[in-house]
Amino acid sequence: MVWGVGLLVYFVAVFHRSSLAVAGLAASERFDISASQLATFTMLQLVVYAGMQIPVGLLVDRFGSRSVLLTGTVLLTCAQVGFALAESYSAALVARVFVGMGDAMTFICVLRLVSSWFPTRRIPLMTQLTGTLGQLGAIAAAVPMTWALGHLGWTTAYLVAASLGLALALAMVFVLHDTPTQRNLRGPALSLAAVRASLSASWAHPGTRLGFWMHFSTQFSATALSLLWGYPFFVKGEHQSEATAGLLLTLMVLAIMGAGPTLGWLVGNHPWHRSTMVLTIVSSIVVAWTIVLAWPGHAPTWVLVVLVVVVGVGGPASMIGFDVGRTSNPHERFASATGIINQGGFVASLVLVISIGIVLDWRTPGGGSDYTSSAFKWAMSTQYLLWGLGLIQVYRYRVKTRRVVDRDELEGIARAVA
Ligand SMILES: N[C@@H](Cc1c[nH]cn1)C(=O)NCC(=O)O
Repeated sequence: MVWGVGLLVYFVAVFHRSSLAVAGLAASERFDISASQLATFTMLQLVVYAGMQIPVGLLVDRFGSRSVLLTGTVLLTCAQVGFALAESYSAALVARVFVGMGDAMTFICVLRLVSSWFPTRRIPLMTQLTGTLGQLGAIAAAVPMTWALGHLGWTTAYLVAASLGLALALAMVFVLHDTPTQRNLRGPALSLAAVRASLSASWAHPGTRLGFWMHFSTQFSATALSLLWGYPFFVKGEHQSEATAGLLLTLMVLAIMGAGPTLGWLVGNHPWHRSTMVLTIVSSIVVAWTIVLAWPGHAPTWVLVVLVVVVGVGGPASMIGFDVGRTSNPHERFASATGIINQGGFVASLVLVISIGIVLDWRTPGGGSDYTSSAFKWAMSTQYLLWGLGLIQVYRYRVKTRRVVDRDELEGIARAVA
């Protein structure tokens, strides 16, 4: 039940985070804003989310998952109420900042609950299931929100969405316990010296850095496609119909669903080979994108299907980074290490979202948003810089981590399962 409530809270956070993806047109009309002002909502949310990861990790290690998760949900709910009632662009931006803050307080707490409530051998699978099932919130945001915006109007649609938070807050108060024996688990007081010591100890372990670069390299392609650029890329860059573009993005979420449990099982049984899994998946993503970008003219639909499936696997692959962080840090530093690692993918996604926008503007004759296929090929190619950096760093820190990790101890858990 504890996991169920935690998962539901994460599901709703993903729902709120993605709820703007289908409301672009309505938002442009309501606030009378341009496409780049609209994109600012997504970027601001990502900046706040990434910037909050380390403070939130420290807060979770200090005050426990239950308190931080409850605070995050209240914040997220109030922020969505603010977004529902906002009538100016600046008020909506402020509301989106708080959506990013509330969202940032969710995932780390739920992972910490998983690591406190499940036996060690089940943690990789439960972590993957949490990430995977939580992503369903994005699908829930797409269909019902489109309907609600069309039938109920902006304010009511967002107020109804916000009301989910009230039910969740009640469930949290009554059901959540930080550990099987404690309702609230408190860590040592947060002095500046303690914070510095905890963060440097986490960062000093090559496993935390390996986790950071794994998260960095694997998920940015899927995040940039699903949060902002996927739809315009498929429609304007690859000349697919709007319906096909929607189907391709849904297929990407289905690929996430399929790959999550399989990767969870693989990680649990072959922990020594976690970095090999990441290197293989990132290389496959690079190959899939290269085929699409090198295809003369527009790639056929089946090639795009392969692309979204392969790119989708990057989402669950990023969760391997958290597993490496978990096995490289003591339990009391778990959340701050997770916060460090979780920054990787979101910083990379933010850089990519901005770079794509800049390159599209640069390569589009006469400005405007009538982006050409060639402009998209240039823009999407900026990913090679991120993959290059990520792959080099994963390889470097895999070598360093393997030097300090005891393979027998790490694999002992997997053998116990078998
Ligand atoms: N990589 C994601 C989670 C995920 C799992 N499967 C696909 N994506 C991640 O880092 N999540 C953090 C969050 O707050 O969502």
